[in-house]
Formats: sequence, structure tokens, C-alpha cells
Amino acid sequence: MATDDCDYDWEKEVGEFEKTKTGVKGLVDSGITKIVDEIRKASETWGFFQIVNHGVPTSVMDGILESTRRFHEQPEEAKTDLYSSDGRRNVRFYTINGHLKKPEVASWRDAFSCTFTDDFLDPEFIPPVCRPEQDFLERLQCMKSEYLSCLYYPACPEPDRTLGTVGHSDPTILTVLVQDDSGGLQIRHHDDWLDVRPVQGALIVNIGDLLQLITNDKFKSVEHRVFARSKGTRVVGCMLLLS
Ligand SMILES: O=C(O)CCC(=O)C(=O)O
Ligand SMILES: [Fe+2]
Repeated sequence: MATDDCDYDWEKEVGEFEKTKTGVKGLVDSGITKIVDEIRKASETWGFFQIVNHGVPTSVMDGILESTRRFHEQPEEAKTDLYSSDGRRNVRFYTINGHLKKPEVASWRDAFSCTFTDDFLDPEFIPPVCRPEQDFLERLQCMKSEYLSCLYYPACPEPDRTLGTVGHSDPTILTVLVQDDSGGLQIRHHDDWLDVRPVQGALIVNIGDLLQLITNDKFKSVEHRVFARSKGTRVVGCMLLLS
């Protein structure tokens, strides 16, 4: 993607390649081309993959899950001002996104979401209970994700009658997820629903509808869902890349 207006730094990439002094054979020997190939195959076949050794510190991933839990487990009165199903609000807390039509099923989960406009969101708008330290989101490049969604799945009294997240595909380029170790996420593969088992320290990446569109259906945006559970809670942080 060597266009003038994207973040790709051509000079830097070439400089770094030259510094290795190992040539293109060095690239192959480093194993990077094999990893790229595995990501390509996963994107074509499954639409989902998990990444380990990605360089995001465990403390940062734990921090995302802990602040998600802290936000949702606050006393009700601390959250009600933020409650809104209106997607135009940059910072909001909601269960129903937009307008729920009568035959549709609502997901048994709550969400706290932040939208970043031009890579920026004034930290003052983020509730203190989960406000990150200065420039934390910037360093994580979360601002580039455009939309950050912190999900909380409480125990459900009738888990057989609903889902934590109803089946859907994401309207994104890519979605990156940090999930806790409680499980429940499933993806559709042909006619089967398969579990995405939690892997310690892994980030889950899934292809969204926009990437399927711009790759002419080469990469698959697959349907996925989350089970509701009768006991315990589940927390997840999602970074949605939309452009
Ligand atoms: O909770 C999860 O693991 C997935 C949530 C999800 O698919 C979404 O919010 O789009
Ligand atoms: Fe999703």
C-alpha cells in the first residue's frame, strides 16, 4: 500500500531491510514469509486467526480487560448518564445498538464504546474509572482503530433462550479482540459452529466485510456469535478498524 497519504513509511522499511544486510534470502530464512503465508491462508479459509508473540505487553492486555470490568461493575448511577443507543455519540454505554425491531433478538451483553474522530478523543470524555493514562491509547495505536468497544457479558438466567452476541459478521476492515479466558466465542465454518478457544496472551483478529469486499471475496468475513452463560461473567475488548 505505497500511497502518499497512508502511514506506511517506505524509506524506513527500505532502510531497515538494508540494515539487516542479509538480502531477500535473509527474509525467507527469518520465517517472516511463512508467517505472512499462514495469515493469508487463515484469512482465506477461516476469516479468524490468533496471534501470539505480537509485542503487546500482557500488562496492557490485562489493563484493557480490567478497565472494562471496572466500568461495567460500577454502581448503576455512575453509568446511566452515558446510556444511549444513538451511534452518533462518541462515548456511550448501551445494550441495544440503534433500533431493535420486533422480530430481532437482543444480545445478552452490555457495551461501552469510544469513537475516535481523526485519531483523537479527548480523555476528559472517558469516565475516570477506566480513563487511560495520558497518551496510552495513542501509544497502543488504539486511536487508529476508530472504534473501541468494551464488552461485558453478565450471567444469563435463561442461557438456552438467547445468545451473548447474536450471529453476525463485522462491518469492518479488521477487528482485533482481547478476550478473557472464559470462552464462548464461536465462528461459522461451512455448516458448523466452531469454538475459538482462549489462548493465553493471544490477540484474536477477524476479517470484516470491508476487507472481504476489497479483496474480491478472497479473504472471508465469517459469521460469529458468543454463547450466553448461566454463571460467571465474560469481558472482551474489541478494536474495530474501519478504514
Ligand atoms: O465477544 C466477543 O468475543 C465477540 C464480540 C463481537 O463479535 C463483536 O462485538 O462484534
Ligand atoms: Fe463481531
